[in-house]
Amino acid sequence: MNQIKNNIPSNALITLAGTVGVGKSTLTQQLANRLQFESSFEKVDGNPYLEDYYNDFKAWSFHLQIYFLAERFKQQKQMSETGLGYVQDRSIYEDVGIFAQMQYENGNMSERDFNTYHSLFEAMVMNPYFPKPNVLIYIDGQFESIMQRIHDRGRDMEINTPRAFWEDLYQRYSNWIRHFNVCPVLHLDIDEYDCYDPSSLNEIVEGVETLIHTDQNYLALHSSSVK
Ligand SMILES: Nc1ncnc2c1ncn2[C@@H]1O[C@H](COP(=O)(O)OP(=O)(O)O)[C@@H](O)[C@H]1O
Ligand SMILES: Nc1ncnc2c1ncn2[C@H]1C[C@H](O)[C@@H](COP(=O)(O)O)O1
Repeated sequence: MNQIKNNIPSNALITLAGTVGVGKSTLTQQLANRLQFESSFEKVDGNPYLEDYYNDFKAWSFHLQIYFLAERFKQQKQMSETGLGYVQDRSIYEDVGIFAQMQYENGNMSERDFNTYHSLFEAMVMNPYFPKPNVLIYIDGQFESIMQRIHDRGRDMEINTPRAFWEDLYQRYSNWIRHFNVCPVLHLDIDEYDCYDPSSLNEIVEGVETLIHTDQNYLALHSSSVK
């Protein structure tokens, strides 16, 4: 029997999902501190394709997806091997279900490349040996608040990307989460919590506990974010 911390198993995997700029990395850090878990971040600095990708989606979409798949797979393997509890910044499921799909549908990834990527993803991830998160925390918010955060954070490649891209991404996230069924989902709204406030963090922890210890598959912390 695993040791329990905050009534959350000490080897639990809690994964954060949500569109770019919504606050995943920030909440990952706060939640990991609160639970005394390890944190696992998506690295932007040092990504060899990301800047080229934002300059030319058609040329680099396939390369970038292969890179992210390899990185997240290695990250997942490393987390499983430690046997520790982790809070993870972004799920592997968003890569295929949102980003790759979007670039394929927008004509920036050929059918041949998308099929190759998709079958690699299925073989690596959609099997019983690949560990699923205990809970996926989905962070949601008003589109304009998220755009503001992207601007405030100040990554040029994102700021210089047309607004239509972010609208498309935002819409795809809303659709994707409605069909996500890999693990239980805790739905948060950025206008309703403050991850620097201990009582907000306590509510989030309680939500995670509820999903782990009951057979509920979905919980919205605030009525405004009910699906
Ligand atoms: N709870 C919050 N309140 C105010 N600003 C926030 C909050 N969470 C994140 N931010 C800010 O929003 C921006 C994007 O946050 P970040 O965690 O990097 O998002 P993501 O990892 O989802 O891309 C950053 O500038 C961050 O400081
Ligand atoms: N799978 C992906 N395809 C394209 N772009 C991606 C993918 N995963 C992450 N990204 C981009 C989006 C952002 O510009 C950075 C970091 O994401 P963030 O949501 O800010 O953590 O990587």
